[in-house]
Amino acid sequence: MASVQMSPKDEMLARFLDAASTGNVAKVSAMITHSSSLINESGGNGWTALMLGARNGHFKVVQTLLTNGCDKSSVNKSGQTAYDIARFWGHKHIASLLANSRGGNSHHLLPSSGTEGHENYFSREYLNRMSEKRTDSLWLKAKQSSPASVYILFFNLNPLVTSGADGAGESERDFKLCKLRWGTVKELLTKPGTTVIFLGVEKQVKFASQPPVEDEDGLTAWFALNAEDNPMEDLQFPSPNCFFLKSTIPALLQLSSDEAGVIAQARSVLAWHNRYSFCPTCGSRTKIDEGGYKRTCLKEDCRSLQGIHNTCYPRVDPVVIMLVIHPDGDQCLLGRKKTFPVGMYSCLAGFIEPGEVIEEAVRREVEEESGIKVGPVQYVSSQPWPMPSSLMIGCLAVAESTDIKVDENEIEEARWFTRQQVIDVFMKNSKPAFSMAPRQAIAHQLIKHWIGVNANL
Ligand SMILES: NC(=O)C1=CN([C@@H]2O[C@H](COP(=O)(O)OP(=O)(O)OC[C@H]3O[C@@H](n4cnc5c(N)ncnc54)[C@H](O)[C@@H]3O)[C@@H](O)[C@H]2O)C=CC1
Ligand SMILES: [Mg+2]
Ligand SMILES: [Mg+2]
Ligand SMILES: [Mg+2]
Ligand SMILES: [Zn+2]
Repeated sequence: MASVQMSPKDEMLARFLDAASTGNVAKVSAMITHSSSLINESGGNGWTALMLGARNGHFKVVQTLLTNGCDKSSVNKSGQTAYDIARFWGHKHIASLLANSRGGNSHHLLPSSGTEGHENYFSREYLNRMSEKRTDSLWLKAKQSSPASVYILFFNLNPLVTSGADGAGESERDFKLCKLRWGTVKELLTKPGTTVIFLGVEKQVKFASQPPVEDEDGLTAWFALNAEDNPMEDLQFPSPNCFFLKSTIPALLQLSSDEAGVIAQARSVLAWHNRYSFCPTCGSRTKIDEGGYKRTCLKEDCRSLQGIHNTCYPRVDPVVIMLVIHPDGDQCLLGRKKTFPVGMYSCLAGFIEPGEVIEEAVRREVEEESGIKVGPVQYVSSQPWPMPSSLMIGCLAVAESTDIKVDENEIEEARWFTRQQVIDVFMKNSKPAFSMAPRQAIAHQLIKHWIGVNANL
């Protein structure tokens, strides 16, 4: 075979991927120490070192990569994660390592539901929320003006980002949050229309000086700001490429997993402040407490000041989203709203109502929207959906009837699709029967979970 001329960078990546593929732990480890950005880079067909280690059963390689912060949610060009690959090739110990690597090893305490390894977009906890610090006003004040603290900025609930991938392996992540410092935002913090909330601290402790000075705790605090007037006019931003990303789908789906998790938290809490300016109980003015996690009514005898009132805390709206399986086990029910792009079908979904358990909400929403009666329901995984503050609770459900009658107010059409039609969509075969929600949506992940897309590797 003729040799191909490679750039030094490509050559280093090829050596790194080869080391992961052949189980050379010492080399993998040395190469990441020397060049940490290699860890999430991908070669042919989008395969990363983690995927190659998982494919070839190299437990120690996978362990080393995970310990060094490798992104286990990356997918190759066929949409498979390292976990999918490990499971397909029967490396159960590696699949289990990948499934448990963020939550310790307590999974064996839970009954097996086949849900391991699910990490949905918007669901990563990049920061430690440190809720105990929300009432420590001195600590919060010191962190607000610390030069090490990170501020992310929103204007009308749209986050400030920069565009463009700046490194290999980032090509799918088109936008990055702009991380601002105290010096840039301090004027803005004093403006009346600005809301600031404390998000948490980076999980890794970093000391600015060695040995640390007395008041230094090594914690990098993150704050989020929402401005009512366009702050671009007054502020000096770090890069001329910064802009406010419209919080619509699919734009908001193009962040890294870490940043999507931060956005899910920040945007939901800021949206709550934006919508709940006055006390919902008596209509008086409120003040922001607990690092932005509480609004307290300023009227002395307001009922909301006695006992616990959920109106004082940020809201989360639970939504069930379900893939309904035909009684023959070989078809699934998908519907389309009028607002969907042409040809797109997805899972049915609906808000849980007061006094309702998850299973009943699944049965009620499916029957309301499609006329189908549902029997058993199984929880699969969940996803925060910060438009503005839903929690999507993803389930599989088995139908007990098959005749469809749609609620035309909500659904334009609902249909049974065969397993093969669904596989054709995942495999991008020609003339697919429909198009699917993007992989960042839990609907996509539920459908993938049902067909076990990895069987087609
Ligand atoms: N991540 C994903 O894959 C998907 C997410 N979703 C999200 O799920 C949510 C619920 O799905 P739908 O089919 O619209 O629900 P749905 O079937 O319950 O119908 C929506 C209607 O319910 C009423 N409603 C009841 N409680 C509400 C609340 N707390 N907030 C707003 N409206 C409420 C309103 O009249 C609204 O028009 C939507 O916000 C949508 O953005 C929906 C599908 C896929
Ligand atoms: Mg619905
Ligand atoms: Mg509904
Ligand atoms: Mg509903
Ligand atoms: Zn009140």
